[in-house]
Parts: sequence; C-alpha cells; structure tokens
Amino acid sequence: MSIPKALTVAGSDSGGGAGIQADIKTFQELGVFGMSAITAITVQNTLGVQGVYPLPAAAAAEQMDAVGTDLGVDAVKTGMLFSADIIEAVAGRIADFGWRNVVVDPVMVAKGGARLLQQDAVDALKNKLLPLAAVVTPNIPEAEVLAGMAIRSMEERCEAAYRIAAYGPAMVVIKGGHDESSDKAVDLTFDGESFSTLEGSRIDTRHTHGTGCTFSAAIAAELAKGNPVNEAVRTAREFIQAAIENSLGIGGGSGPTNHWAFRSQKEGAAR
Ligand SMILES: Nc1ncnc2c1ncn2[C@@H]1O[C@H](COP(=O)(O)OP(=O)(O)OP(=O)(O)O)[C@@H](O)[C@H]1O
Ligand SMILES: Cc1ncc(CO)c(N)n1
Repeated sequence: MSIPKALTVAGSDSGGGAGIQADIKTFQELGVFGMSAITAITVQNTLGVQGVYPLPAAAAAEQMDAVGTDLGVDAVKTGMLFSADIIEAVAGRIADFGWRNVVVDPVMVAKGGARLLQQDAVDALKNKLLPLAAVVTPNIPEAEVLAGMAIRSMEERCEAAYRIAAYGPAMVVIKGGHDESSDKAVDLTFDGESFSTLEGSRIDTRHTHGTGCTFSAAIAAELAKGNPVNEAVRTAREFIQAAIENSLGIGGGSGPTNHWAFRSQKEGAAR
C-alpha cells in the first residue's frame, strides 16, 4: 500500500491551534502522513502572539531536502514564511524537487494583528511562490494585498481572484471568513476560467484560531491522496466547517477549532 505523505512548511504555534501543529493534526485526521519544515517559532496562545523567532532560510531549505530526498512528498503546503529570504529558499526547493501539489496559504497577519510576514516579503510571495502553486488560499485582507485593491463586494472579490491568478497559481480560493455581512461563510474559487462558491453556515463563535491553516492543510492532504483539486477544496470546506461547529472552547481568547470533528462525524454516519 502506498502511504500518502504531505509536508507543511510553516511556523510553529505553541498553542497548537494554528501553524505546523494544525497542519499535522489535519493531515493525520485525513489519513495522510504529515512532515514539517519549520520556518519560525511563535510564542502564541489563544490570547495572541507574544513572540516571533524566525529560523535562518537555510533551516527551512535543509528540512525540505531531508524530507524530499528520503521520504518523498505527495503534496506540500506553505503557511507562515516570514521573510523574503525564506520564501526564496522554499520556492527554490519546490521548483528543484518539481513538486506539483503545492498549496500556498499566504499567511500575513495573525488574527490578533501580529505580523507573520515582513512587509517587504510580499513581492517574493507574489513572484517566486505563486507561480508554483496549484492552489492559493488568501483570506480577504491577504487577497487585497496580493491583488492591490480593496474588496468590498463579491464582484470585487472576483476581480481580485482574477488578478491573483495572473501570478500563475492554477486555482485561487479567496476565503470568506472575514466577510461578516452574511449569515453564510462563502469561499470564492477561480480556476482561470470559471468562478464558483463554496458555502457553509456562519458559526457565531470567537474560536476560529487557525481556520485558514487547517483549511489549506486539508486541501494539501486531499491532493496528497490523489484527489482532484475541486474535490480537495470541497472536502477541506467540510472539514473546517465541522472543526468550527465543534470548537473546543479552550483557552481564554480565540480558541482552536476541533481537528477531530470531521472524522468523528464520518464515523458516526457510518455506524
Ligand atoms: N465563523 C465561521 N463560520 C463558518 N466558517 C467559517 C467561519 N470563519 C471562517 N470560516 C471558514 O474557515 C475557512 C478559513 O477562513 P478565514 O477567512 O477565517 O481564514 P484565515 O483568516 O486565513 O484564518 P487564520 O488566519 O485564523 O488562519 C474558510 O473556509 C471560511 O469560510
Ligand atoms: C504559526 C502561525 N501560522 C499561521 C497563523 C495564522 O492563523 C498563526 N496564527 N500562527
């Protein structure tokens, strides 16, 4: 039996709800062997980010080499990359290994406002990493930065997706978690030809820490299993909906989602 394997290239969240920790949990829940290349250590809990300790770019590149030359990588996702140097090293390795199932979550700012990407790294993200992406998953503020425009409506979201697609990713997903104007959470997808939406009911909760990390990790896990990109995004949407609906209510602030809820629901339905 061939074992699907996914690699996350991202930052560590000591609180366990976002970053590397969310990614590995998500891979495991979806039946995929998880591996990591850590780019930065964050000091973080549900109350916010108290510290950021980036690693040298070589550390990310060498971890990717170690994993890529030995275990093999069926899909890779990137999260917090912090600097232009790290982005260039990571993009270089993805290109050298020829990895195709690449999910780029263009993490810029944590929900509490702490910067997880230096301002001068945005050009490297757009020009070095996006051309290698099968899927890029900005939230609305990240899409505004990548597209260089304000997003106040679904029409503007479509225009932003069109502009982001011009950097080369095969699919753009602009997530709707930040658009509180509707009782639905609506994610927009654009594959270079057509637009589509994925919807879930909007859950009234503050426990949404790491939703973006979890969503993109679920896409990568599904791609690692060989599923087509449309299906991968649909499953990821169901995974994050279950995780938010059944959030754990731990910590004093914006708590983590429930990474095992999707599997529990499936197992319950099968019984
Ligand atoms: N309150 C909510 N109810 C239902 N779905 C939500 C809610 N908030 C976010 N989502 C979904 O979660 C996924 C992540 O979206 P979001 O816009 O929150 O990402 P993000 O801001 O990058 O997250 P983070 O920065 O915490 O990692 C999307 O599929 C979105 O629709
Ligand atoms: C390490 C890390 N990556 C990404 C995010 C965005 O949710 C976060 N809060 N922390």
